[in-house]
Amino acid sequence: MTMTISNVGVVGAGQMGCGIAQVSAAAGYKVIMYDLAKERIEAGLATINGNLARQVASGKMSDDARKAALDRISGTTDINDMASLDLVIEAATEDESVKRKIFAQLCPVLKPEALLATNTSSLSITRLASATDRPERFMGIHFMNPVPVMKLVELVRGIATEEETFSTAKAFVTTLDKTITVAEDFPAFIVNRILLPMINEAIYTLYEGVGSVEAIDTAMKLGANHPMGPLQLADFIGLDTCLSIMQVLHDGLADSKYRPCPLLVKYVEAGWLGRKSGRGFYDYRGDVPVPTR
Ligand SMILES: CC(=O)CC(=O)SCCNC(=O)CCNC(=O)[C@H](O)C(C)(C)COP(=O)(O)OP(=O)(O)OC[C@H]1O[C@@H](n2cnc3c(N)ncnc32)[C@H](O)[C@@H]1OP(=O)(O)O
Ligand SMILES: NC(=O)C1=CN([C@@H]2O[C@H](COP(=O)(O)OP(=O)(O)OC[C@H]3O[C@@H](n4cnc5c(N)ncnc54)[C@H](OP(=O)(O)O)[C@@H]3O)[C@@H](O)[C@H]2O)C=CC1
Repeated sequence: MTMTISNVGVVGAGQMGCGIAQVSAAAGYKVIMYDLAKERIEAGLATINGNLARQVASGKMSDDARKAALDRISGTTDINDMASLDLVIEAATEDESVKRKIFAQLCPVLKPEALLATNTSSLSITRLASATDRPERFMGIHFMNPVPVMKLVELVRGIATEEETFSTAKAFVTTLDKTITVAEDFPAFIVNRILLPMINEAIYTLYEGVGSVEAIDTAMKLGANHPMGPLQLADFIGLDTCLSIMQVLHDGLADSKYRPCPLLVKYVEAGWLGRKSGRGFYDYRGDVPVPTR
């Protein structure tokens, strides 16, 4: 059995929340996007508008479809506006305490039958589920960045996730024209278990002076045919998110091979979080990105 989903809530209007809101609205769902600050919502809606306009410009979407998708998305800073939603996907900062706080505020507002999902990159679904009032109706729906472009979504069950929750999530993701892989509830699941140690190793390669930012990215783009170099990709994901994922791998698997590179820690401590803060392994404040090392 699957539940009917007609409207979707997204918590967090950052890069992932906006992407999830965009593809859901484009697929015909009504979407409410919630964040703490009005400016975040406004910036998020502007990003979505820009991305949809690019799809119109490249002939992938009609202008009428763009307008209709935009009309289906609204933003709010009032969590009570999530009361009537069928599915809410949490896509706030990768920090367990932030997510727990959100669930504590959100669960009393949601209707009892609503499904709750998290877009976490790495955290235990079972542990997050235990911070909700509905572990049976909770699971991981892990989109990839940039959401409108990347085909994959990882689905992750917690120990208590019911079959109806899983089949409803699977049906929902299928309507977004995405391909599903199922991962078990281990730290960082499949994609990030493999991808983040590679990125962390690239940062060690920089830290140890084996190559410059440019040399490392060029090596992996041209030598291994990656669409982005690992340091460019780290900046794209967000260095705070990369560090959180490495910490979850290190703590959860208790193996020193997952030790976050001290240089990654230093960049995050400096507030150099990559593209979203204007500076990371590259400086994005000028016309073209310039390596910072
Ligand atoms: C951390 C986690 O938990 C999990 C993760 O997500 S890990 C990260 C996974 N993602 C990746 O590895 C991405 C690696 N990079 C790539 O695949 C490519 O560089 C890319 C798809 C991002 C861009 O590809 P490209 O060929 O260099 O760029 P470009 O030709 O400008 O864009 C291709 C299309 O993507 C769209 N696009 C690019 N960046 C976008 C963005 N940030 N948001 C929305 N759309 C975007 C463009 O609009 C363009 O679409 P149109 O053809 O309709 O115009
Ligand atoms: N970046 C990536 O490549 C991917 C990330 N993810 C996961 O998606 C989630 C979001 O990541 P991403 O979009 O990159 O992060 P961003 O930093 O871009 O966005 C996070 C958003 O959540 C907001 N937020 C923080 N606390 C709250 C709260 N209590 N209530 C509502 N909103 C809040 C932040 O606001 P403010 O900035 O004001 O704190 C920000 O707008 C994380 O769990 C991440 O691991 C999954 C796949 C890929």
